Amino acid sequence: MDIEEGGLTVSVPEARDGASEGTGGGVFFNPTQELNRDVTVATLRAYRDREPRAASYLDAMAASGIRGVRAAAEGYDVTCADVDDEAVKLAAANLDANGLDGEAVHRDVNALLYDEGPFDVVDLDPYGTPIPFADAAFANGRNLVCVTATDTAPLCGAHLNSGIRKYGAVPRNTDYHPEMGLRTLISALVRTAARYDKAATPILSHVSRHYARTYLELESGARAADDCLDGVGHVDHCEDCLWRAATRGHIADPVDACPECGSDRVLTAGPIWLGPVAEPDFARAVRREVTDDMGEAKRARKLLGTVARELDTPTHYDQHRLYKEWGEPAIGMDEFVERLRGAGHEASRAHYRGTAVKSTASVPEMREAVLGGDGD
Ligand SMILES: C[S@@+](CC[C@H](N)C(=O)[O-])C[C@H]1O[C@@H](n2cnc3c(N)ncnc32)[C@H](O)[C@@H]1O
Ligand SMILES: [Zn+2]
Repeated sequence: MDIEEGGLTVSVPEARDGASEGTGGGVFFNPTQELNRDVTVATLRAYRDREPRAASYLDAMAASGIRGVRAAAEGYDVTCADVDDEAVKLAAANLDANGLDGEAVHRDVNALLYDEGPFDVVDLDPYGTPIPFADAAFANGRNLVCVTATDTAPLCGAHLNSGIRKYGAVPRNTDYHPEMGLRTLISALVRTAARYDKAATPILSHVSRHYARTYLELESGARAADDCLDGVGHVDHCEDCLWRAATRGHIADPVDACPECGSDRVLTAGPIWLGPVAEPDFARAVRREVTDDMGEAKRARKLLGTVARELDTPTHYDQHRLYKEWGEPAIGMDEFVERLRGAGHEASRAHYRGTAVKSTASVPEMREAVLGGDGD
């Protein structure tokens, strides 16, 4: 069937939702990823102002080629790759039907990257984890590596052993699991890039229930890679009082007891990424590139606005979980953030979920700020 996306008409297989991805026959297409693709196009537009030499774009797992088609319509020199012959034919037909240049190739993308690279922009959009493609992407990417990961359970620590195996990190299942997943992913990607003496700095990232997405800008050089690795570290987290502390560095000192409440139920996650997950100015530039011909324009603008305004402390709090801890009914999120700010703390909403809040205040400081005398 034909669908319209971003002002283009693309032929795709019958729509299936994300739940069945990879299990059925035929070429993959997920209509619920339109927001992800709209943000990708806006990012490619904004990135051109930042790096005008970025010209080639590899849609590394093309399926219908919808990403490659949309990138080609932006003027990028596109290669669509897939190991599925039907997918390659469909991607080629979709480029052709839209009168766009670009090629579709039947290749394993790891081989393609080493044989035909470098590519200025490499976009990894696999089933599940991107890790089997990360080495080739960072070794043979020049400017920007865009990564989607849909294996959210391993990433956030819900499937701990799988997370440890895939990401060479110990993610922990906490009340900020979408952010744990994103920071586990970025940590693994940054450490992979460092193997090739490249810094991979996240300039935009976002997470939804089904996937994490991050855009990493590359800079070659051992010193740059070392500096980037400084953004990796550990988070200690108390399961009882929600105290947490982020510490940079490769080795975590064991925490026997929570310094706040004395509990021994302290989890340590890491190495995870503790640096910024986005550059606010770049997120704003991407937001400006969202256009009304995008099906998810409204959600994309809202998401990018929240990402741009988000305080970049390493973990967010879930406001409902805090109130449960305090035994009080929750108030509105905007009011909550305002009360924190009114008490002199930095605070913002966070894009991870509607009840996500970031603050420089500790849990007791937040309680004091929002409940005041009532909470004592
Ligand atoms: C999740 S789909 C891609 C969806 C597509 N990018 C979109 O936006 O609709 C993953 C695709 O990766 C392809 N694939 C899997 N392993 C690959 C490999 N090693 N090299 C290239 N493509 C691969 C699969 O055939 C499948 O079409
Ligand atoms: Zn505690």
